[in-house]
Amino acid sequence: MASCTFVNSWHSPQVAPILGFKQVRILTPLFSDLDRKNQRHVFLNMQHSQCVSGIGSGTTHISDAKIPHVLTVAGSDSGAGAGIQADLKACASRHVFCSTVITAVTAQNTVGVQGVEILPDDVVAEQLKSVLSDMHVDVVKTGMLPSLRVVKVLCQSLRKFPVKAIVVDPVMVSTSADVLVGPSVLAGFREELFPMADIVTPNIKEASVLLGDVPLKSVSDMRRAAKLIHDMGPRNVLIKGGDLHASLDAIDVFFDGEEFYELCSSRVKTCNTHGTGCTLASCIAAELAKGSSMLSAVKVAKRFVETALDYSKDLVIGNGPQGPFDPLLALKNINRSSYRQERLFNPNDLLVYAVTDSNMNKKWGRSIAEAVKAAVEGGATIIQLREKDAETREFIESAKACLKICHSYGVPLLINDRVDVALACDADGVHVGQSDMPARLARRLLGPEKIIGVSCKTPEQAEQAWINGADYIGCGGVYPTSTKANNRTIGLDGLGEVCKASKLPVVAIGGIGLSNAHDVMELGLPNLKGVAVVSALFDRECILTETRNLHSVVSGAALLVK
Ligand SMILES: Cc1ncc(COP(=O)(O)OP(=O)(O)O)c(N)n1
Ligand SMILES: Cc1ncsc1CCOP(=O)(O)O
Ligand SMILES: [Mg+2]
Repeated sequence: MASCTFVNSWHSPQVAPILGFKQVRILTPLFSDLDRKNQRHVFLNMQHSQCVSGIGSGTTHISDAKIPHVLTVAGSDSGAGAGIQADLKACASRHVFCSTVITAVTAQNTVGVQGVEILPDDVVAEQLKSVLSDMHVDVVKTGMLPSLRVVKVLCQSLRKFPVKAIVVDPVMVSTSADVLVGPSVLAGFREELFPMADIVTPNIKEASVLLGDVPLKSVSDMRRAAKLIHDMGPRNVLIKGGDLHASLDAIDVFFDGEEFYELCSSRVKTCNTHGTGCTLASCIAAELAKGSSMLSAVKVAKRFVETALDYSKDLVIGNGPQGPFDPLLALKNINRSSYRQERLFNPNDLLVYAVTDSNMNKKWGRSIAEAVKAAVEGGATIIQLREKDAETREFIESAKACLKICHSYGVPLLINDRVDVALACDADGVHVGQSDMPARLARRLLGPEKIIGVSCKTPEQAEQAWINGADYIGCGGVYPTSTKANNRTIGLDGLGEVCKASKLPVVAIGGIGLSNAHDVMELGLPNLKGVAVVSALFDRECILTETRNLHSVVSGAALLVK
């Protein structure tokens, strides 16, 4: 590689190695050295116009929005599936600013790794200093750290410029099985970096190497490995089980030092998996930068990778066996409140599930918002707007008003059937039936954090709902109902079969009210989390009182069966 000189510090450290230059010299002073009164740090964030300022001739303006910031310290992947390129895409998709420190330049494509050029330690150190001394970095995420010296340089920088969290993806082997780091780096990981890390995210192969090549063949092996790696010092460990072919599902094991969590998702059938590890770690870093707890960050990241895999499962890029996937395709879903931390679905929210009905509201002379307010004040734990006859425009406006009410009580609001309306008003999710939009498609449109419920009458439908990425199942009609015409009643037995087979939480629906909610809940069926009710709340004079009474019956029964 040749050397080069840049006259401007803005992008040079990142761009030069990609262009093939080994040495970078910068002629203008670094931004941090400039007079900060007039020169403030401005960057172009393509997603968020409220934060956009110009890089103009001298004077610039900036909005006061504080933008979550991840710094990735990793290698460049010319094929752009993994490494720095994956990290940039993942952070952009998660609406987080990402700065970069490049440790190595790899020549790779969908066939494998053809070359690796490790950057000199001082070049890595200089990039670290440039970013950390000037920018407010929330979280540092590490990928390929190609030498012990680089690990040491990184740890020194992190001691000098502490950040909110450190996410370590201990990259050792590429997807194509090419070894990317030498064994001396392992000592650096164990002795210096892991004790500083908030989370370490090895895949099965990496976990095995970290533990001296012990074979990991089952989920219980993964649990043991997580504990042993935790003993090396990181506060949390996530072992990714994507390569565990003994299991039909993709099971990751998360250990926070006290509890184990098995995070399970269905396997997406695709060869386009190159870069999933980098993306997952970057996404965890991005969520932490926004302020999420570690477990929430890990769950959102896993769901995000699963959704991105699904988006890009049919992409054809290159001729080799390992195609890249592309999380930027998730940007199709643009209607996001940019920096709002989404509230993660909590199955206990299904306890008292109030479903509105436009005819009942008309009959009692109430607006949707009035009905929703009364239900929420009475203790409804989740609301679904089931407005079969509403005009679209009016529906969106009512839904926005209801969202405000629900969110002021911390209650999620879902939209029945209408994924378009859910997107338009940025609702918390949707409920779809067997003849509505398929849950998988709804998931693609809504993204990883939104709540998706699916109506199921059979164990087979319940299995499919899980495979399609749903969060919960609505099961019924448990009792006959006149609210939904021609609806087959499945009885308590049918509910029992679905609950027993389901991998998802279940809410019972159909003909349920004050008189029989206890009978449903006292069965203590596995996965049954609550009751969904229309007429027993909304076809009554006082919604608030009915909801309050129902809440008391259901929570009492739920406590009894615990
Ligand atoms: C919680 C819950 N469960 C089931 C349904 C029924 O949905 P679907 O089968 O799509 O029928 P409609 O409600 O659209 O008539 C539900 N809405 N909510
Ligand atoms: C929407 C729906 N899906 C199955 S039964 C049902 C209607 C439930 O209404 P109600 O609570 O009034 O019986
Ligand atoms: Mg429906």
